[in-house]
Amino acid sequence: MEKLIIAPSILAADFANLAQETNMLNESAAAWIHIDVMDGVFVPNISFGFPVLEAVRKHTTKFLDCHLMIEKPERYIAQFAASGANMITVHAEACPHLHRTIQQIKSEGCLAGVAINPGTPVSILEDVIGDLDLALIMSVNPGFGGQKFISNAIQKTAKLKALIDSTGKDIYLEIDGGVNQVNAGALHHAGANVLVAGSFVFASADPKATIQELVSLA
Ligand SMILES: O=C(CO)[C@H](O)[C@H](O)COP(=O)(O)O
Ligand SMILES: [Fe+2]
Repeated sequence: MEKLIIAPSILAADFANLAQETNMLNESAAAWIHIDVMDGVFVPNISFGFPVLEAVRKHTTKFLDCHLMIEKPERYIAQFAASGANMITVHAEACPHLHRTIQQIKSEGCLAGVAINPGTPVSILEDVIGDLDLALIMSVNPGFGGQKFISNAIQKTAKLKALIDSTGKDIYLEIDGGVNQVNAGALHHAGANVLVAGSFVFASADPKATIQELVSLA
């Protein structure tokens, strides 16, 4: 089966020990690090912004996968790119001009992703899929780590995989929210090749071993 990328979310890390947490990820089997930015408007929570992204960038050469849960993200794309993002993923629900925002991300030299909430159908991506480097299905309502996985995400993953295959292009299919050892295999089987894991990794006794366990599912 296709290679599986694990993207631990630093939302679940100890922010007072971010350098150690990042070094742990550097030594782990995680190819990507997931950065959750929340604005308190698009989602009912505020996480962190540019200074934390810059701080993580200083301590790692890993691929930084930035998930922007913010309204009108086009206002800040250039600054996220300058702060060290490799992938910038915006929400379809937060972008009045989604196609333009995707082009803007690419023009800043980053890979471009679009995320959809649990209540948003995969079909919303039909007219932009060919322009994307990544499509992300939220398997929790965005805003908080540590929530319960919404199992309908598995059917949505299969639908998105078919949509991606119809383009003939290599587009990452990422799942975010409540991912653990119970659902990761089914998600990968349905077509996901990037899995975000926050609390499952950071709350475990041995995060590096937990990351390795998830990578080994492929
Ligand atoms: O985007 C997110 C929340 O909006 C996080 O990436 C996600 O929740 C990861 O955390 P966990 O694995 O604990 O669910
Ligand atoms: Fe996320």
